Amino acid sequence: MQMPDVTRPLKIGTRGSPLALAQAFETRTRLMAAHGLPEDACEIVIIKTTGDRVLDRPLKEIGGKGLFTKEIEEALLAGDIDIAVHSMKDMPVAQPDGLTLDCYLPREDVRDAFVSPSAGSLADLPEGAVVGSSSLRRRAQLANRRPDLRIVEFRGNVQTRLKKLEDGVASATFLAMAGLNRLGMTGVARGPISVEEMLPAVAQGAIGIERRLADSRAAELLAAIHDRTTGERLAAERAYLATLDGSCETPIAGLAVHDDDGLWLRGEILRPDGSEVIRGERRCGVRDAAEAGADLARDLLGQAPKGFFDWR
Ligand SMILES: NCc1[nH]cc(CCC(=O)O)c1CC(=O)O
Repeated sequence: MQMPDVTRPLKIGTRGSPLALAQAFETRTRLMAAHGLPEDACEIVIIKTTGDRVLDRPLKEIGGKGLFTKEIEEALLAGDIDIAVHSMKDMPVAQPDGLTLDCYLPREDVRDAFVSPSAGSLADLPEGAVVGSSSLRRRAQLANRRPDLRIVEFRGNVQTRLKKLEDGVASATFLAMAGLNRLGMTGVARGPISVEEMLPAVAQGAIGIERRLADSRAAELLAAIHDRTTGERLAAERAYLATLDGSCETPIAGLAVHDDDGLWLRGEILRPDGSEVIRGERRCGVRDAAEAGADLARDLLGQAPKGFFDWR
């Protein structure tokens, strides 16, 4: 195999949050190890996105999909960067013309973590306790399990949210285990919440790497670090999300895992106020992942009563 040309450094675009940077460093380390490249073959470029700039309003209000990705994709298309590292949970289901997303790193823990200075678990929270979350999915799941809780908006990166807990703005919050693990901050969680208790967001814990479709150098470099297993799981989950016309800003949960015969996909859609949940599952071969995902979504859509899709 010929060595890819790195006389021009590969520019890796990322958001500037500590978690985004950790993900970009992990990508760089894996790329360099896979190709035996020197440190300076990669350059990390930080890009500020709308989602990073506007911190005082709920994400839903700022509007639109891809709040954390638009500027990064523009930089890719302009050639200012060569690859972009993303939390797949935040990625819209389709990429703009000229870009592709076909490289995934091995998936981290998919579960949500319960984080609280005072309570040991969700069940431990006293009646009427204030819980912070800005995720529509977590808010709806929480309201469904514990209608007594008061749920408040909780924006900002992991560090900001922990500070809010310290300041007593809320008694507890939820964070992805994946983010805490990648930041080396496992100590802040009281523990992971089982997926049976709280089904995670589609693609939670997965990192994807986007590039220009026509960039053969990037394609060749990335092919060596792609994790096929994660790709199969995300094919099912993202087809499910696409058919629901969902995003990370909708009360939808979904998770595919491998079993002996292929994939097992579970899905759950909720009314935003948590008053109703519709669940379903599919088993399929790995080659039928996308079709099974779409099929499960159509099944759930068919079960939803009128008015369920206010968030659509
Ligand atoms: N929407 C924010 C976001 N996007 C990805 C992660 C965590 C890492 C992951 O799921 O891969 C988080 C923070 C969180 O939910 O705690």
